[in-house]
Amino acid sequence: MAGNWKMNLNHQEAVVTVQKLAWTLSDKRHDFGKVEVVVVPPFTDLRSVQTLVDGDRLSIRYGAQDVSVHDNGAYTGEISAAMLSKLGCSYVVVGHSERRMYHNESDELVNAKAHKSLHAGMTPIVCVGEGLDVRKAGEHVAFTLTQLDGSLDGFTAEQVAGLVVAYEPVWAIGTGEVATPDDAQEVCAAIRERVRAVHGDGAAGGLRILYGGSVKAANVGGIMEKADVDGCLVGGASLQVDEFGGICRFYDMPVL
Ligand SMILES: O=C[C@H](O)COP(=O)(O)O
Repeated sequence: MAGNWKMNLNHQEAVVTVQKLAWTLSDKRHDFGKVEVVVVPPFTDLRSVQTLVDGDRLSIRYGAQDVSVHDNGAYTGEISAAMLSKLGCSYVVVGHSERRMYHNESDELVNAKAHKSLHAGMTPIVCVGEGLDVRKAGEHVAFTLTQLDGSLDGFTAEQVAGLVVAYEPVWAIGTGEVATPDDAQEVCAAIRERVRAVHGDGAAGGLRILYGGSVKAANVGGIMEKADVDGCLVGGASLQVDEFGGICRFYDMPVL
């Protein structure tokens, strides 16, 4: 379960939030071996989160929301994979729809960022998903698989087995519109089948597929029931510790 904070919470708020989250998940009911919990704060929070997680030996992992395709040099404002790795990031979100939309990120660029992340020892969370117009035209599976193919280009089967793909229908992000569990399953299953066709059973079985888009504690139970949904990429609800704690404990939530 990954909480993408987007451009919210400063470094002091980040520390308080992660402390509260760790406390919320600290009783025997939560097994970090079964449910991996990840927070994805803004870059400016990462050092503080690292210090807290390391100092208190928390089981929570953390990642970054983006990465540069460049290794170093005159790229004002960019952050390299090596810098994120040094900060102890386990994950890097690449190709989030907000990056694709507001920064014109192409599948080719997303693919390059995914390779940089993996090369630096971090797991990319590769985001794909269609907008409302594509969904209305019934092209959502084909559109998403095209993004997937472009974004995963050049990875070996062994590498794909260790990746994370997040399916986020853009029309369900931050809108309160949740794809139904069956909607999520349809595309997540198609993603796994495409990976199986290209890379084989090992890659398809190892790949973790997240659903993202207005996930809350109240609807996570039904989404997580689906065979090809392995977890969720949570935006707004990850800013509220009680909500995100509930999402991380989806096994206790009603299946709606
Ligand atoms: O990265 C997270 C997704 O964009 C979902 O955001 P949301 O849960 O606020 O809809």
